[in-house]
Amino acid sequence: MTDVAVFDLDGTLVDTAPDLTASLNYCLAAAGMDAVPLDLVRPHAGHGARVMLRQAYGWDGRPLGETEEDEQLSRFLEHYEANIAVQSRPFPGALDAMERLAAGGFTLAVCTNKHERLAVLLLSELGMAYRFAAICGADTFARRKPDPLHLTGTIDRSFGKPAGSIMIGDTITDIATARAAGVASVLVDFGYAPDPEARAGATVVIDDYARLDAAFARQIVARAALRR
Ligand SMILES: O=C(O)COP(=O)(O)O
Ligand SMILES: [Mg+2]
Repeated sequence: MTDVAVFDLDGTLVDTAPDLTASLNYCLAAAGMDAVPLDLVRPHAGHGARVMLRQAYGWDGRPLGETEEDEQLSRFLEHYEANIAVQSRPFPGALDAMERLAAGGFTLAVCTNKHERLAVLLLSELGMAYRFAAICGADTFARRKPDPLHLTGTIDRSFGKPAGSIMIGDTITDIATARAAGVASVLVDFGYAPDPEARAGATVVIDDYARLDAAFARQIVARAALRR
């Protein structure tokens, strides 16, 4: 049994917002709508394509019926799959932090609400997939984050145990999942939605990856155990 450092993907490990915004704008153009800027989309980038589409139609004051939503969602996913790693890059220091955690005995895994196939594709195109014992997406198990099953299932597939593991994420979804699973959590402040609830719920909040190594991760695990 090993300790697992489980990373969320969008907004935590990889800055995917530019490619997600490009796919959103491709869909808006198809509907004759104006493009939306990256800064506006960024806080919503971690909530999936459907939420981003609804948000963009809302900004335009344009109703989005069920049929159009489904059509736009297919258009989005098709475009995104073909352009998944054009601008997406790991956040600064993420790769080094992964190496430090692995060198200190942590197994690495990904627990994301992206479709598993897209998560594997993105990480493969970035040359990162081989580092992870498990890459588990929204459709890998019967339920997804914030259900703790998604995280405990990811840890299981990595041959790990929740007690010594950590979840690193950028939204309340990640932090709530970790809490429900009894797993220590790290909120990355540079992600897409580091709201007050996520800050308050996380075991620790970090501004960048510079400090994250196995020794610090073990302190975080100890701190989470004291809080319970
Ligand atoms: O695509 C989503 O819904 C969010 O993805 P994440 O869980 O990797 O942040
Ligand atoms: Mg995220």
